[in-house]
Amino acid sequence: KKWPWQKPVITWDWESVLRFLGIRLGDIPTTVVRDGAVTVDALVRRADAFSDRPAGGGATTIISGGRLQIITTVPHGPHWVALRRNLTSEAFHPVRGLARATPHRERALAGLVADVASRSCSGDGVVPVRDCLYAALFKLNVATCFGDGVVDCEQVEAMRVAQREFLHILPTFRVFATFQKVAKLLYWDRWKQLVHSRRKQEEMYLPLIRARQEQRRRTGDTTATSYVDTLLDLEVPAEGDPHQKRNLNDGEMVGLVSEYLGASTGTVLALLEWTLANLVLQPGVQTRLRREVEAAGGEACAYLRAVVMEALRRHPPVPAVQRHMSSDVVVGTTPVDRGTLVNFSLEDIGRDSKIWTSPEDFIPDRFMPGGEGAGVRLTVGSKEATKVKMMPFGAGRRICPGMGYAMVNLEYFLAKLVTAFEWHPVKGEEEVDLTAEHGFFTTMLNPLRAQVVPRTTSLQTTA
Ligand code: HEM
Repeated sequence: KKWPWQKPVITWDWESVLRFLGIRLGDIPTTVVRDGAVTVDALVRRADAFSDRPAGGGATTIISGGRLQIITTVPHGPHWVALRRNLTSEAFHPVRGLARATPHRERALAGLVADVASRSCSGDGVVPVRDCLYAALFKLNVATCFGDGVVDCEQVEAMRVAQREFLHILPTFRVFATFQKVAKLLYWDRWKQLVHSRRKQEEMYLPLIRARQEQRRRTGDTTATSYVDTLLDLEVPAEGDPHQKRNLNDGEMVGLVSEYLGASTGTVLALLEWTLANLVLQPGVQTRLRREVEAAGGEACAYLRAVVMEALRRHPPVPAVQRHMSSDVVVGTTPVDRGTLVNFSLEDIGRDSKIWTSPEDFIPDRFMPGGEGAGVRLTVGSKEATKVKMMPFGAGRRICPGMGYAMVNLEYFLAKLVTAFEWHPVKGEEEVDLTAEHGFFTTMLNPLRAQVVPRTTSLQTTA
């Protein structure tokens, strides 16, 4: 530990030098909106003006200098429609797509239960919850992404490491969205690491994509059963002539695969960890959830949905959504100039004390019949601006396309984890710390560790 007088008064990195000289690189004029009704008015009712994110948000776009786009970064238009429709109506089709994920989810869950059970029975029985969840979710998402029979365990592990490394470096360049040439010079080492990480992803993903292509050609079965299959079949408008179509190139495929694995793993992982942390802190909620899930016997369980909704309200993994203004607009009563960034704070909307009683507390009951959150929906229509109470998946045209897939995974994982195990605080350690870390996603600053006790009857049922 360093005492205050041992710490340097000024750290002379490039950024502070420039700030000292009055040059503020990453600062784009930003308006922050915290009100739900104003957010819906903008994102849903006036979607034409509020459908573009700021340039340079994703690695694919940053590294390619804007040549290659993924769903998150592509401006609203025919290219975005093609990429997004492919995800929502093919890979995540509410019936076909989600049903295809079922066997993968069951395998990932069985692996997770075995992993937690073995860790809880060895040594001090303390389980590093995030590590276990991450491994299982990543495995599930790799399976739905590449399909059966092309990826082995070692490759999954290598991808997991590369993906983590990548997300670690990326934020530096997102901050400097409009000054990336300068950011490259200032942070040359990190820039080299980012490019190196992308190369590693290309070396890993491209052979697997080719293997999948070859497998489909060999068997003659061209039915799309994975995200990569849908990407191989996809046609997007050609540049310069939107009436012509072309297939995706290698760089786009790698970017879309990386986006899929990053978005589908990080968000659900963060939310499950937050939920389990609250269940450790509130054994009464945990026991009630377990009893209700068991009583439901695999059917829909209202209290399970209430716990997930409360976690989404209290701990949204994506705390804010951003839009870039290509014309002058008025947001609420505030005039906003062209070129400005508008930040809609989903976190503040879900914790608005005018809407929610004790908004900082974790109270799933508020989503049960008669509660203030009963009947709250996750999608918002244009006529519902005044009724909006939370929007953890965003709103409008760019609302999260993974919502259905995420909700199914959240409920299945949680139901299994509370029926297979009891989750307790670690003996002799301080209380679970709910301090948040605002990185790529909002996660627990101190990863959850729990004393886990297997419930034998439930584990026997799994076997
Ligand atoms: C608990 C889980 C999740 C949460 C809370 C979440 C939240 C969000 C939010 C807030 C946005 C921005 C929406 C907006 O700008 O209005 C977003 C966009 C997006 N999400 Fe999710 N997400 C989750 C899971 C997923 C999953 C499983 C995927 C699967 C690949 C995914 C893929 C995406 C993509 C591709 C976009 C960009 C959409 C576009 O620009 O059209 N997300 N998500």
